[in-house]
Amino acid sequence: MKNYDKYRIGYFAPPVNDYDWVKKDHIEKAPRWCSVDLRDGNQALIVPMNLEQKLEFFTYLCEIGFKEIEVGFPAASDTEFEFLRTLIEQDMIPDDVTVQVLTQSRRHIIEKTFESLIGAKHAVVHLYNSTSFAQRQQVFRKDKEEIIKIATDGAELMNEIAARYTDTDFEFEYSPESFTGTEPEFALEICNAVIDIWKPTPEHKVIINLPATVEMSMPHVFANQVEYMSKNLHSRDSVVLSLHPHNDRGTGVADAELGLLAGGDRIEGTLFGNGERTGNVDIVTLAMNMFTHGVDPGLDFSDMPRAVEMFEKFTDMTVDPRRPYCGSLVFAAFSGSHQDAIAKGMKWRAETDPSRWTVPYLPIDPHDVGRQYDGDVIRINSQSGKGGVAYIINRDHGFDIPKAMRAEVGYMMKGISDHTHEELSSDEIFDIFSREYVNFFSPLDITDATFSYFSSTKEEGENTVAVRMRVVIDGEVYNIDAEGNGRLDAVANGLKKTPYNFDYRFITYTEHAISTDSSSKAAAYICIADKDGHEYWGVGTQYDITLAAVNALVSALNRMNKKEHMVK
Ligand SMILES: CC(=O)SCCNC(=O)CCNC(=O)[C@H](O)C(C)(C)COP(=O)(O)OP(=O)(O)OC[C@H]1O[C@@H](n2cnc3c(N)ncnc32)[C@H](O)[C@@H]1OP(=O)(O)O
Ligand SMILES: CC(C)C(=O)C(=O)O
Repeated sequence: MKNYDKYRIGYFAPPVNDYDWVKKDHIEKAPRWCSVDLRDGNQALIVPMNLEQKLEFFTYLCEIGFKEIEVGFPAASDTEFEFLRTLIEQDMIPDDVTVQVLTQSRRHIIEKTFESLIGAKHAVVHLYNSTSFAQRQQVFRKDKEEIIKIATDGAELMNEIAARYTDTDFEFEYSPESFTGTEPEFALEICNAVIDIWKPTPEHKVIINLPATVEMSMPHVFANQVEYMSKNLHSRDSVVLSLHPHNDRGTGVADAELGLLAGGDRIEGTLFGNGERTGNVDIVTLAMNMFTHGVDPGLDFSDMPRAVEMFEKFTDMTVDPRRPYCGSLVFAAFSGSHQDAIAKGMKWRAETDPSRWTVPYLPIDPHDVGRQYDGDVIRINSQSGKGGVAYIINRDHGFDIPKAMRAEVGYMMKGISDHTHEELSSDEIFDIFSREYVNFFSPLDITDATFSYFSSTKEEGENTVAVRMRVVIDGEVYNIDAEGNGRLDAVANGLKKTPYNFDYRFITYTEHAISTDSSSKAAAYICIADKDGHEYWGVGTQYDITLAAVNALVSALNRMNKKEHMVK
């Protein structure tokens, strides 16, 4: 690809290279979460949300469990200002939720921001200015001292104004915006200068937020930068170290996770990663990643379809079908070997320890996020196998197809899907199965069969079963009496009394009650072979198991006839 030499690495490695975060292999507890959907997410929308939408979204974020919500940039527009005023004046902010607002480090903007907060019980005021090499050079055209002064002037002004609004419990936050393009030593210097002005205590901490404003490096470099800051910030025990990853390289979640290992205490992000350009870090994925490691994320995504619905409604954007934990296809297994393993894993779980989730190929139980096994997990197309087809027919329709029959049914279904180039639904699969195998009564039909038993209950005893049956073949009726050493043998002997030559060999038989049918029918499966050794399965159902077996035999014989092996 041309023009690659136009680009250079734009980040700066910290001065040390021995890091503790690499020694950790998992996140032990959930961070403090801060939703920035209503600010960073909103500022990136084609049409930012209106007041009503923001109010509804705010209520939903509280429902999910967010305790910190950056509600906007009140100095940006009337809508932003009005939104905050409405939340405060209509007492819509739950006591355990803190609203956060963003401000540039400019006097009139800071003043307007504080004005918007009058009457709030507690609030985070979030001050930022750009610190990166590129922004200092091109946007602000200021040296490091002048950039530090922007931050410290704003920090001092916040101290001064906050002292006038004593009814509100303020928490201050500072972001060296464009941190990832900033020399770490300089980011540290500016953050420490702000901390020294705010003079936090362990009881009244400040938030230092490290944004990957533009994600520029591999995640481990970001983690190194975070750890360097965490280990060198002034009054570390009085600082909440917050991270605000974006996703320009597609690794925002990795930045956040490694950043937490490296000392981050708090995450700013959005639902499904909405936000500037490629978005903010996706809090849903992050939270669910913790969940799958047995850590309570402190946010409730147990109704994920609703989360998707709300998100799409507020942002007018769509959630990708492959998006982790929430996309429409993330639980779907079309391929045969995956289906086989999932079906066996589900069975194992049911038989061993249903309280644990270890099913192969499914990192979480779909039920935990409000999804279903039916329709969501095992789905049939030309890549599917016998296990998946048998699983669906059993799960949804109660037919436990014998192992020896599964390959034939599986290949039939995948062949149909291959030709139509379409997925087969559970109902379509059952329809094909029923049409092909079950109670197949033409041209042969046995419309009545009454059995009398003269049998010993002992294995070695003599069994005689007599049958009186009405046989219809191609419209001709035959009333027949016959005997045999079992019911199927009696029926087979009876069929020999018709003018037709039923030339077949019995291979196998199984039966069971149909588990999902409330009318408690039975299903019987019979396999016969013709004189050339070709095998034919037939399935019969009836309330009476004996008659189900007769129906299975009739179905198998008719399927054999279909292949022109039943000759007169
Ligand atoms: C990475 C982020 O997401 S940061 C947040 C970004 N979000 C937004 O910008 C959304 C809301 N913003 C707005 O509505 C507007 O930008 C406002 C109302 C805040 C300010 O509007 P305006 O004053 O008209 O203009 P604008 O934002 O372009 O201001 C640029 C000026 O502010 C300066 N500036 C920009 N950011 C900051 C900052 N954080 N602190 C101090 N000065 C800043 C610029 O250097 C420039 O100065 P100049 O006029 O001397 O050249
Ligand atoms: C204001 C800051 C935190 C920001 O949104 C960013 O840098 O992405």
